[in-house]
Formats: sequence, C-alpha cells, structure tokens
Amino acid sequence: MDMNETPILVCKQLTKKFDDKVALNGLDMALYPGMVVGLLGQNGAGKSTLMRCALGIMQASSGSIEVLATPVEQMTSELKTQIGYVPQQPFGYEGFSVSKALDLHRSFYPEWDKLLEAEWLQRFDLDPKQQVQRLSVGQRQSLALIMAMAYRPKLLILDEPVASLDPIARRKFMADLFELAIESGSCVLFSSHITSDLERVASHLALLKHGELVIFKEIDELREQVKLLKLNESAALPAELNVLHRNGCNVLVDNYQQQQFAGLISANSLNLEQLFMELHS
Ligand SMILES: Nc1ncnc2c1ncn2[C@@H]1O[C@H](COP(=O)(O)OP(=O)(O)OP(=O)(O)O)[C@@H](O)[C@H]1O
Repeated sequence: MDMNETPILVCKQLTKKFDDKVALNGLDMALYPGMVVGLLGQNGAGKSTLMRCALGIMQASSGSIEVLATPVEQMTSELKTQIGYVPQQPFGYEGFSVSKALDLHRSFYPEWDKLLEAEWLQRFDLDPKQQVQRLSVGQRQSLALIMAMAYRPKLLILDEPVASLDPIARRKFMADLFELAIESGSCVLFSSHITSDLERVASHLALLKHGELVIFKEIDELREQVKLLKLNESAALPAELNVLHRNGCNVLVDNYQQQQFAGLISANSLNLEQLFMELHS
C-alpha cells in the first residue's frame, strides 16, 4: 500500500456517545488502498459503531470522518456505490431466488463484475435457483458478501463477515478477500473474533478497548514491537517504552526495540489471542 495515495477512510477524533455511554472515544485512524484491517475488540468495544459511523448510517457525536476525500455527511449516491457493507445480520430479498436477487442488486452498480459474481457463487456453492428465504444463515451471509464485493468497491466494510461460515468456506473467503483487496486496490475493514483468521489475512490490526483505539499497527510490526516484558521487582522501565497494560511485573509494551535494561527478565512475543487476553487481564 502507498501512504502517499489519498486515504480511503480518515477518522479524526471520532467520538460517539449514546446518552452517557461513550462508545467511541477520540479515535484517529487513516486507511489506505490495499490495507486489510482486522478490527478486534470485546463485545461492546465499539466495532459496529465505528463501522456505522464510517458508513454515515450513524452520526458521530464529535470529530470528523472522510470517505474517499469527502466528509461522510456529504457523500453522494454515486460515491456510495464505491462502498460495500455487510452488516452482522444481513437481511432482505425474501421472496426472490438467488439469481433474481442478484439481478436486482446488480442493477444499482454500473461497475458490477459478472465474472467475479459467477466465480464467488461457485466458490460458496450457492444455487442460483434457490429461494433466498430458504438459504441457511451461512449461505445468506455468503450471498450478502457477493453482493457487497462484486462491484469491487473501494472501501469494503464487513461486520463479522465469516461468523456463520463453516471453516472451509471461512478460510477460503479470508484468503480470497485479501487477494481481491490487493488486486482491486480496495481497502477492507472487517471485524472478527477469530484471531487466527485475522492474523493470517489482515495487513493491519486495529484493536478497540472500551471505545479507544489502543493498537493500530501493521501485523508484521506488531509481531516485532509488541512484547510482554517480565521484570523483576526493582526494574525501572525505560521512559521511551509505551505501556499498553501492566499487571504487576508483567508489562505489555507496543514499541519494544530489543532494549536491554536492568531488571528485565524476558521479552516475549505474543500471538494475537495471547495479546488480547493479556490486554484484558
Ligand atoms: N443504538 C444504540 N443505543 C444505545 N447504545 C448503543 C447503541 N448501539 C451501540 N450501543 C452501545 O455502544 C457500545 C458499543 O457497541 P457496538 O455494537 O459498537 O460494540 P461491538 O464492538 O460491535 O460489539 P459486538 O462484538 O458484541 O458486536 C455498547 O456498549 C453498546 O451497548
């Protein structure tokens, strides 16, 4: 990805409150073409709220959001055809067959790629003649994914896209999603609780905790720089280390550069699941 290109999505000091409840708190983030950003966070951390604000479905309480260089509240319908979205519970098209539903959906998108549609129908093993209301939850999700992707949107927002897919479809979908993003110069923002998927396909991790973006990093950087330091009791932590979480003598930092200092016992890398557990311990 090229950071000199125009960013696809920019959030500045994005805050969303529901009455007294702060769902997003001063979030700064810029997403560029080719990024596949995995959004991780506990239930209620603010993932869906972030996605809805970015899509203009929900209004931010303060701060700003720009999508494709346009303030989200000024997006035209033409610009909206460059965004794809699959919500947690996709719905609609009851009473239609899969192929009729696709015909109707396709008519809204001049850039629709029929070849891509056919490829993905086959990949998900969807029968075009099947009635939408008779599809299983996973099959409906697959159809919603095709509908959101077949016009190669510049920004694809997926709220737990693979939660209802079986492991084989899930693995394949994630790998293909990554390829599609690279190939189309799109940017993908997806949430998932399946850390192994995220680790395998995301280029970046965005981790939300209680509405705050506590980590936003390239996955490779994350492996190198986020470490769990074990210290002895007298150790003084170098001031330049940025502490994400501290639990007694265990300190999680996100900018470790092989520093050695008195009292450091070990500096261990964590996989994403371990990192998540440690951050919430
Ligand atoms: N429409 C709403 N009205 C009031 N509170 C809301 C509304 N939508 C979300 N919230 C609150 O905002 C917080 C963030 O919710 P959000 O749905 O963004 O979490 P999430 O990270 O997507 O969770 P999950 O992993 O369970 O889907 C929660 O405390 C939730 O109760």
